[in-house]
Amino acid sequence: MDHFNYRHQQLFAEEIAVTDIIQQFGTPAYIYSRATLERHWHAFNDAFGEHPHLICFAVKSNSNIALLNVMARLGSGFDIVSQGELERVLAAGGEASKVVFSGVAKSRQEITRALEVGIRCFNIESIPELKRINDVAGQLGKIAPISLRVNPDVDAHTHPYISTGLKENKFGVSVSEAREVYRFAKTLPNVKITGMDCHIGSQLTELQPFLDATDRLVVLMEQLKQDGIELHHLDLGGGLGVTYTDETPPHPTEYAAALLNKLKAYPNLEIILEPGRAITANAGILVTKVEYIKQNEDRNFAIVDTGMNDMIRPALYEAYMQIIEIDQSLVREKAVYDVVGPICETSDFLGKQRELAVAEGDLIAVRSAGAYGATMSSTYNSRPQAVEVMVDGNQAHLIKQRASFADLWRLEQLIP
Ligand SMILES: Cc1ncc(COP(=O)(O)O)c(C=O)c1O
Ligand SMILES: N[C@@H](CCCC[NH3+])C(=O)O
Repeated sequence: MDHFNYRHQQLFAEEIAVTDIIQQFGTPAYIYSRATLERHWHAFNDAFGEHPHLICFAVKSNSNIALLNVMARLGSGFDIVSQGELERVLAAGGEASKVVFSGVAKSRQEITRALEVGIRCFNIESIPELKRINDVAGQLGKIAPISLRVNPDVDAHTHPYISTGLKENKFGVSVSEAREVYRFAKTLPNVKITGMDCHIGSQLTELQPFLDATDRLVVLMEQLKQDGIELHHLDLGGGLGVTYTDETPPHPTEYAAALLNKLKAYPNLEIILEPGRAITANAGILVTKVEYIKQNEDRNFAIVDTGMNDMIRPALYEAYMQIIEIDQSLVREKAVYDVVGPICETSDFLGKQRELAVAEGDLIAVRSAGAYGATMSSTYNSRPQAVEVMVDGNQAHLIKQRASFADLWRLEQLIP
């Protein structure tokens, strides 16, 4: 359930007709619903009740500062993977003490900044990174809180490009080596072991892989106890899937209940989750205008004013995303279309073989576009990115302007 529904055949975002929003801001446009974002965040947060927990929203799924600010006002934590994301969180009013820092390539500069502002924890992805963090912390006279990202080698049953918890993936330290790495970390003077972390993949539609991973981490936690290492938190990453078409992912409540059940013996162990997609995907749509209807010998094309530049998921993962009409009262003949963008690439499509009732000039929307849409967009073919609009009840706020053409080359310069 989201807040994008039809009223009298017109698509609404909360209390406003999408057509009216587009009249004001133009296309292409991302439109987000604040109410949906808040409901999704609460679904995670409330599911853990009194058990100590922290929901760290995965900034990579949508990093617009207005959206981060909505999360911050709820009291959310944040999962970041770069200094850029850290600076966004701070600019949006997020608390550094609720930030966990993941990612395999943390630079000295990034580590320094994170230590200076006092983040909650570094999710360590390798031994060289552990040594570097110890070193930088020593130079700054600080103690770095750390957690080891353990790769539990479980199959997440998701697209291979977004699966991260298998032996062959670049992320984390394998579960068989993790105990040794913890023992080593314990000998380092400038780090403090606070937790254990894992993230096995994205768009998971079953609980079992999460539970298998948890089992493996619990075994490891028990071994660490024998080594005198007691953990304060367990971070299970993000990854809970959403419904793009007919997927039936577990609800956060089911996920939390299954985790709490597994972790009954650890009433004081703080549980951290890093959900991204589950909070943002269905809180956003991407609205685009049909520029042309084109008929080739064996195909109809609806050519629209955005494509892989604003929404790369279909091109990159062959992801299926629903495409819907904005105004269903218009009298149009139904036909089957490949919905394609303006970009000069064969993979530039938003959907293939979709039945739609559209004509030139009509508006259509890609649903479930709030996650990994705007954040993965580019200005390829020198097309300014979609504007972003946050709807809050009957108010529509512009939260990202459209760049001017001069903005496109603002950081470039001619040679003498
Ligand atoms: C370390 C980490 N945490 C959290 C996430 C968020 O994942 P999702 O959007 O699937 O919840 C990701 C991305 O997959 C990630 O790499
Ligand atoms: N970008 C991916 C998810 C990858 C998550 C990054 N860890 C997607 O659109 O599905």
